[in-house]
Amino acid sequence: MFPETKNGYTYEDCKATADWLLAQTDVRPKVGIVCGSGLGGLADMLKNQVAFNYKDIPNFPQSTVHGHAGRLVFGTLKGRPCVCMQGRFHLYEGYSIQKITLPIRIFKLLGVETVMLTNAAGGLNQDFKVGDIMIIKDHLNMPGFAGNNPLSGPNDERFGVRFPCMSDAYDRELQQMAMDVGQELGYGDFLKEGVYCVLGGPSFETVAESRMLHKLGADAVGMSTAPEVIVARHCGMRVFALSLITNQVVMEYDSAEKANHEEVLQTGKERAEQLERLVSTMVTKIDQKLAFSIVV
Ligand SMILES: O=P(O)(O)O[C@@H]1C[C@H](O)[C@@H](CO)O1
Ligand code: HPA
Repeated sequence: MFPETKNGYTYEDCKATADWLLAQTDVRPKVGIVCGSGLGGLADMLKNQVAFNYKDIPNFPQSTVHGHAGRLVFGTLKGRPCVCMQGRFHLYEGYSIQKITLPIRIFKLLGVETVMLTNAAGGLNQDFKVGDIMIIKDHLNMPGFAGNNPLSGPNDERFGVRFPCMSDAYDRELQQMAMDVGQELGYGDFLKEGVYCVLGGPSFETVAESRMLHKLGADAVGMSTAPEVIVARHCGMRVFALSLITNQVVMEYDSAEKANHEEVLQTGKERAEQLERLVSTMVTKIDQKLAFSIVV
């Protein structure tokens, strides 16, 4: 009924999934949120929820990673209509890069204008501490260097152009808004900004790899987000993204530290409330801005 094409899904497939969802909820989301590992509590903040298990949504992959619940939640966040992925997909789960980014195109066809992404990441910047929240200002898309880009394959102009610009991928106004909201909320000590580097995972980095990434200009390393950002920008949505620094990446051979997913989830739990407050406050401000720009 919803066949996967060689290079992912067609526009019609995405539209069929979006229409299927829209037929079952009155919520018309303007903001789409993607929750990172252990950060799914954001979705629980939505009121008047209409939630779908991924397994029930036509075309959707299944979440296979602990800390990713596998639910698409529609609802209102402080009165603003939103849709939230409680769990995302990763390359290392064995899905194609087109498949892990499919929900972003569905966001677009649901009417979403702004995408907010969160992730858990390891800190490479020596000034970062576990628990810091890093506003992402740019990315290094390592799978893309090797030809694994979500836009590979035939381009459908209904989504966007063949060669989209990425030098402005992360919306600068939203980055400034996050800084301002963070200051208002008293997060000055742990709110940082930096460059996120995506690797394929699931193995964590060796010492040599971590040192190389740091030298290349990465402040944090993870296994997601950049492909979603590319797809969101390709189809014209604004993007804001942040990393929760859940662990310090091991950069010394004599370190006793060992990266592990349990620490990632534990740090998520400890910072969840502050992260949720930052994102939800931003949603109200984004919504005011949209309303304002329609009035003037
Ligand atoms: O979905 P995100 O990018 O938050 O998940 C990170 C990367 C791996 O999936 C996992 C490693 O602990 O957390
Ligand atoms: N490396 C890669 N991905 C991650 C890490 C890390 O140290 N922490 C959380 N996700």
